[in-house]
Amino acid sequence: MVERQVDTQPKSQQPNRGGKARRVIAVHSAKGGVGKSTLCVNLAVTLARRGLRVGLLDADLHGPSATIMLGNAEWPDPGPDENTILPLRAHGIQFLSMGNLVTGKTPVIWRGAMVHQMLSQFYRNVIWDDLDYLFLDMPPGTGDALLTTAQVEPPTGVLVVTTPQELSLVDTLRGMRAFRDMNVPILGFVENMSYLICGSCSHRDDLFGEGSTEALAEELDYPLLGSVPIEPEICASSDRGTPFVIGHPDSESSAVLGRIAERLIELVDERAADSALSLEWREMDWLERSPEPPEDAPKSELPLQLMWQVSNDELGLMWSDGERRIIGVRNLRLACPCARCVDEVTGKKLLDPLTVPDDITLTKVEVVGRYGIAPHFSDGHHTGIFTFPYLREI
Ligand SMILES: Nc1ncnc2c1ncn2[C@@H]1O[C@H](COP(=O)(O)OP(=O)(O)OP(=O)(O)O)[C@@H](O)[C@H]1O
Repeated sequence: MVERQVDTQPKSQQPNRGGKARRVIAVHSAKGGVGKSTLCVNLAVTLARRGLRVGLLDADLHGPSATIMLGNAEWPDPGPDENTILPLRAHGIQFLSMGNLVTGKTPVIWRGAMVHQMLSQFYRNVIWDDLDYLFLDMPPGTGDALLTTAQVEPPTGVLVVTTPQELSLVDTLRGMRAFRDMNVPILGFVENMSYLICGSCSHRDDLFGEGSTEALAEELDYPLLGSVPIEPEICASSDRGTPFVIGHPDSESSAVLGRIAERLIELVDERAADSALSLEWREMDWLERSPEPPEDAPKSELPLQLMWQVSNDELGLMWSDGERRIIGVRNLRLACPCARCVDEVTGKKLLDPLTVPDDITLTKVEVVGRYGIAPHFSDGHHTGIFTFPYLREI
């Protein structure tokens, strides 16, 4: 067994979202114009209407559309710390889009390095107000934005949007392969612009043929969450800045979107449950100590296989390669990588060690997505997300 005490210096800057999202859902298609943004907005608003705290980050820097679809073109306010920014609010969700940061209708030309830098800042510096779900409206293609997302804000899973045309399916496969190569799980498909319902006789017209996405989903063994019809009012609502599900809550298409939203959170919660390592801290006798992990503790499929409470002020970690570490809680607190504790630009430590009590403990440790943990410390601090690579590094 390898047992090490952790030192206190974070060695790299780590992502921070202020308040964190428990589940991050990327909505993607390699092909443009298939309705990613439309679905993202309507699914996010549908979940918010059911009482969930939902955020939407428009990761499409070249063609941001959330600003128009949500009808809020305000400039965002700065956040509490330098370089941070507060999300805007519209129709019950929090959101931010490049469309709120650039003026005029001219598209901005972003080179690869700029996309990485800008998107990383979006992911790190938006101070969300304690989200349950964060939707990422991904740009089309398989370029820099995907890689940056997988590195900086790894999604719990990806919802793949397609249309029934064959061309779209070929692109779909390309996009899925890119996410798979980056170890981001695919949640399933939604087929958009699937069919047309005649306004007068309610006849269903499968304009592009029937069942192609269903067949693909079956072949690849991913669920098809639903098929959304071509609905002129979906388009008109987006242009007006009022999401379709708000303007037409009782329509059949809103019901379809509602069922997709339900299935989506089931799937994403299942994914997150795979990583159900979260630990409630209990009060132990100060002499009590369990240096070995409990035999009956559930193990995850993640790089961090299990966490356990060693003592009142020590956390045990076991990695999938068998390495174990015991980290002092105070050392963990001092290594917090959040924007309040580390200057994100210079990497300089902002946390004064003298302000951290010697007898600090934890109240709980949550797993975030499939990539990190968020410890809740007894001094009330809980905004740091320790990614697995960072945890191993400190
Ligand atoms: N089910 C639908 N019925 C009718 N119109 C739709 C539907 N879904 C999307 N649209 C319309 O299709 C157009 C493209 O949709 P959207 O912008 O959501 O696609 P996208 O995949 O996000 O595009 P991009 O690749 O440019 O980001 C928009 O005008 C939108 O209103």
